Amino acid sequence: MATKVKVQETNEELFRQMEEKSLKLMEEFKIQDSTSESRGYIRGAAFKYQVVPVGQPTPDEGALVYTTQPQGCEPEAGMVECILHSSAAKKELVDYPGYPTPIPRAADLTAPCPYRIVEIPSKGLGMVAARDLRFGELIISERPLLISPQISKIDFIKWTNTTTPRQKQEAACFESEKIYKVAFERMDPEAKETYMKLHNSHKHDGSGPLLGVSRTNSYGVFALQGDEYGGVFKDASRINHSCSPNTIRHFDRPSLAMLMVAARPIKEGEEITAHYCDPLAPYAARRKSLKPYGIRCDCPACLDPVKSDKIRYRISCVKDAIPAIIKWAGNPKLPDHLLLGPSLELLELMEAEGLEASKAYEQVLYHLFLIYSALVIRGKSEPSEVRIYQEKWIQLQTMRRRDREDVCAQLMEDTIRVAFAAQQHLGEMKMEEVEPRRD
Ligand SMILES: C[S@@+](CC[C@H](N)C(=O)[O-])C[C@H]1O[C@@H](n2cnc3c(N)ncnc32)[C@H](O)[C@@H]1O
Repeated sequence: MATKVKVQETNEELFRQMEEKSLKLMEEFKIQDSTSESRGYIRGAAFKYQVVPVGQPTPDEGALVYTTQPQGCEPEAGMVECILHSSAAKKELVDYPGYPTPIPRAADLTAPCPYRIVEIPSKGLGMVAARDLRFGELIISERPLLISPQISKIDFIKWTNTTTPRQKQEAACFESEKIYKVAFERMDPEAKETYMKLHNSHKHDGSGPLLGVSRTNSYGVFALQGDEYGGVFKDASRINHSCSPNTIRHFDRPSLAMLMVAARPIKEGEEITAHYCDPLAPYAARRKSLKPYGIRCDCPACLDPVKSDKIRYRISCVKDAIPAIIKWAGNPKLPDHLLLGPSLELLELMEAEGLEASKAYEQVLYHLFLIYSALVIRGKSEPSEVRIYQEKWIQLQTMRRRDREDVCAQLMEDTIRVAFAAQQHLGEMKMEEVEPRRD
């Protein structure tokens, strides 16, 4: 199958320069291609280069598209080089509701930058808090330097009968590097320099330097046409991993920016961390996922896996308890503390384990809000208790940028269901007061 590389650009001059650069690159690739058979595979075809004038539909579906985004919106905040699997993927990207918008910023624009990038012992560079940070405070909002597919589709490679798995891996890395090189050539000199300065933990597995940096520094950003994409960032990619991360991240599609907020209060000088793997997975699984990064994590959970695996397993089992809460709220025979005790204990456990960034934490907060709502109706709690959990849960929804109307609708629906059940309970209690049982 022929590999076609299409380019879409609005700036004609940039377009011309790019074409020139890329043609040079193609020449270089052709030279390298002559060695592909000795690498255990045959390229289906040489790169075919295609320039697609602005505004015209891209003729070939399924071919790679290189595009610089977001066009015409806050270029000073950084332009993103994108490698996309198809023109349909590009259409999905730019047709996103509201796209493109300026990057969301902290409310106080005069506040000093909340972070510093510094050397962290045995971790290379890392990010630390430049001042005390509040729960929910926006730490960074940044556009990536590059967005690329998480998995390359190298289906133009024809394997020979004798190709070994290792040769296949090498060939895939070699071809991917070429794909990255075209995007890299489109970056401005400053972005190129920044990209090449990022850490590369894939120097010895056959990855070329561009692919290596992408594999080391990419955060998942979105899916287009069912394919996952990752982004490499100047500052956000300096954040080191922790199995008890203190940030929550959200990729904001309209502005094409990664937003990271504090999942709990962070003290000045404390390291700002993110998760590279599922923090609720058992120690052995986390260790395996972190191996390609060259990380041997020494966080408290990894230092005492017997204890933390048990706790994390319990937290990973947290499920939607709303039906149980409604049942409890409507049953006068069930004690007040039946669901409250275990939920408070779980929340405490999550905070002690540093898992405030997990979805389970958000879920337990919501359960507590509903339980306290029912207890207020039962006359066993105060509205101020309800507000503590409600406000924190709403803040988490805002941090994850959930649609405000959806959040309100969910809140209303569940509160009404629980309140209705609790009122029924109250009615039954009152009836019992008026007509005491005879037994
Ligand atoms: C995305 S980069 C993070 C920034 C990197 N420390 C740097 O100097 O640019 C990922 C790399 O950082 C290092 N790293 C990240 N988290 C770590 C941790 N918890 N312990 C040790 N090294 C870590 C590993 O070398 C990993 O390959």
